[in-house]
Amino acid sequence: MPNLEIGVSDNRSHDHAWDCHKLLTAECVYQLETASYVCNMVRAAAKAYYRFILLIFNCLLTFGSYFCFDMPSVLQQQFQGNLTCLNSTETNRTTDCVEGLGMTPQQYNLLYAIYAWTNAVVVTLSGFFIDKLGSGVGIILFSILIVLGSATFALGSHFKGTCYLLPLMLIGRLLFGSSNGSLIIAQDRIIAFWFKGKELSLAFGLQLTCSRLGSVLNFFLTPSIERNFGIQWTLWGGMLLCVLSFFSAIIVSVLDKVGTKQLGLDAVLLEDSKKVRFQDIRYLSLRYWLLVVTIMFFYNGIFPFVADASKFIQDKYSGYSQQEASYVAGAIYDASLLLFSIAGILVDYVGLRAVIALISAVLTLPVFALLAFTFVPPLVSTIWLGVTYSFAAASLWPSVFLVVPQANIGIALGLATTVQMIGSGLCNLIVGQLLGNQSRSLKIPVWHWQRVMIFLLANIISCVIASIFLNIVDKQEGGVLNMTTKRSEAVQEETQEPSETSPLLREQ
Ligand SMILES: N[C@@H](Cc1c[nH]cn1)C(=O)NCC(=O)O
Repeated sequence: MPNLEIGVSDNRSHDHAWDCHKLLTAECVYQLETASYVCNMVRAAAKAYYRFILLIFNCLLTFGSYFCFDMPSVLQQQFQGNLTCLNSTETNRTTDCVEGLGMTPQQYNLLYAIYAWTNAVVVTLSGFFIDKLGSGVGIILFSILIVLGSATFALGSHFKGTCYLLPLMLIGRLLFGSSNGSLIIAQDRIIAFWFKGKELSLAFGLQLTCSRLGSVLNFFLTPSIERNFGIQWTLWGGMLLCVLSFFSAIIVSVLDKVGTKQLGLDAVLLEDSKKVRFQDIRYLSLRYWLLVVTIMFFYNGIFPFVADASKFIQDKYSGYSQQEASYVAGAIYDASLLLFSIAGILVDYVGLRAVIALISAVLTLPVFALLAFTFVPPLVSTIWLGVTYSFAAASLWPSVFLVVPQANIGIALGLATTVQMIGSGLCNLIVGQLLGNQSRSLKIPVWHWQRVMIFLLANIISCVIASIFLNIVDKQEGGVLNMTTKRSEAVQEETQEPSETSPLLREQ
């Protein structure tokens, strides 16, 4: 700091004192400016626009990975196409031949299986890791791994006709699968932190919309990109979208870190993260487990159906080309694109999450009944399913945030996703068994499909039963799931007691 003695007679001293005065003034102005800047920023982090800017980049996090996830499905013909379409004299191209990577159907299916199973195994562990190290570290790390995974996958396509093709593509898919599931958890955890007690379901709905937009755009754009640039450049294009998501990850992580600091919550979060232990999952409440079971049974009806819907439509209903059938099947996600946010706003406004989950499950029953026993045009069923799916997703996932403390949300979401993936994976296997083992390229008898629809219906009936129990237990434990988002936050704040051990031991 400058010397403040001004009462000196000689000029040099006076000049010196004047200099000091100027310096002091500058210092004061600087400090005042800094203080007001910090004050403004503190206000910024607490304001709605800050969390909505953060939400925009958080939504972009998984846009690229959702786009890439289903690229093999859109390019199935090319993945399984012939290595070359030149005929035996090597001069003419045969007309109905598709040139591609020469994979067998089993090898192709392995690309999806490896995603689902690594996801199921890894997400609980990475959820714990995210709780310990924070969402910011998680999103940076997992988005780097997604870029690496999608790059390895694209690189593999350059080795067609060699023994490196399949191992490289499988390693790429394994890296991609394990990190995408983990990224989704870190992304959800950020939503929970910034939007709990505010626009929780709306934020979750917007995030799902952006992710689903990635998958829908993949279905629309990838075929023509492949026609113009070939399979290899198309896969590299997918990787580029993942790089964009990586840049979003950096922005989200900075905004999250700066924001929590400004709100003065960084120390609290750090303290809580130190108390998190893996074995704490034994303290997860009955309400949480009922939610997990409800989620699993609901998605057992959605994911396995979406995977087979286009083939089912072609086999059961007459007059549908492959393209038309996949558009009708895609209506589930198209409807949800429009409805996720509306459902989110409604859920935030009225609460009633457990009730809405129950109603969504009940209203899903007729969908599978129509598909199993009638010939009503399948578009009616797929749009209907899209509606019930949107409301179920917007009410079920944000409910997890209300029954688990922020410090344990990573592991809680990880466990829920593991159970969800195991459920969907087993259902895929059972559906395969019910369809019989004749080649999927042949028409499968309608009564086989009927068995599948009855099986999916049984899952939704189980979901209805689980959600009835969820409503009963929630009512006994204070009814937080059926409160509006604002009210639920107020009640949680009133009832939470500090705990020296696990944050899960605080009353939820
Ligand atoms: N758990 C996610 C999906 C996912 C994919 N990989 C890991 N998790 C989920 O179900 N999100 C909601 C949805 O409706 O897609």
